[in-house]
Amino acid sequence: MSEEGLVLWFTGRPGSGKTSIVNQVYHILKKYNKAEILDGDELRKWLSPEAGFSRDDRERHINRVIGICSILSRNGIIVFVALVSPYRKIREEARKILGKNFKEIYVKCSIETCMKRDPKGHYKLALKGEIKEMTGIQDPYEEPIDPDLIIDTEAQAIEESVQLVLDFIERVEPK
Ligand SMILES: Nc1ncnc2c1ncn2[C@@H]1O[C@H](COP(=O)(O)OS(=O)(=O)O)[C@@H](OP(=O)(O)O)[C@H]1O
Ligand SMILES: Nc1ncnc2c1ncn2[C@@H]1O[C@H](COP(=O)(O)OP(=O)(O)O)[C@@H](O)[C@H]1O
Repeated sequence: MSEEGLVLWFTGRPGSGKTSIVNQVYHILKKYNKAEILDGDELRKWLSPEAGFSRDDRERHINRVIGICSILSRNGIIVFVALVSPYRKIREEARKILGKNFKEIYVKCSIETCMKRDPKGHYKLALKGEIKEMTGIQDPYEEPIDPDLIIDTEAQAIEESVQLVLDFIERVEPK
C-alpha cells in the first residue's frame, strides 16, 4: 500500500446492508492497512448533531464527510464511508473533489426488501408518520448510474458481498 489512500463510498437505502458489509470488510482489512470507518448514524452524532434529513441538511452533512475523507485519504488511509447519500449530485461532487481514489459502491436492495428487513424500525415509524423525510418513503433514493461496484444484497449472502468488496479493493488499491 502506498501513501495514497482510498475512499470506498458505500451508498444505498437504509437497510440495504452498508453497515454490515463495511464492518466485516474493515475487520479483515485493518490488520494489514490503515483504515477508518465513517458510518452514517455514529458520524451524525458528533459531526452534524443539528442535522435532520432535509435535502439541505443531508448535503451539508455529506459535504463535511467529503472533507474528512480528503484529509484521511491523503494520509494513506483506506476510508470506508457508509452513508445513504441519496442524491446523485452530491455523490458526483464527492468524486470530483476526491478524484481517482474515490470509488462509489452501490449497495443495491429494493425498497420492498429494505422495508421487510427494517433493522432499526425506521420504515415502520415513517409509515406511521412518526418520521418524516424517510428515504424511500417520502424522500427519493437516486440509484447510481455508473457505480464502480454493485453489491446486490438481495441476491447474495453477506459473506459473498464481503468477498466481492475485498476482491474489488485488491484490484483498485494504489500499489
Ligand atoms: N428520514 C430519514 N431518512 C433516511 N434515514 C433516516 C431517516 N431518519 C433516520 N434515518 C436513519 O439515519 C441513517 C441515515 O443517515 P445518513 O447520514 O447515512 O443519511 S444521509 O446520507 O445524510 O442521507 C439511516 O441509517 P442506515 O439504516 O444505517 O442507512 C437511517 O436508519
Ligand atoms: N448480503 C447482505 N449484505 C448485507 N446485509 C445483509 C445481506 N443479506 C441480509 N442482510 C441483512 O440486512 C440488514 C442490513 O442492515 P444494515 O447493515 O444496518 O444496513 P444499512 O447500514 O444499509 O442501513 C442486516 O440485518 C443484515 O444482516
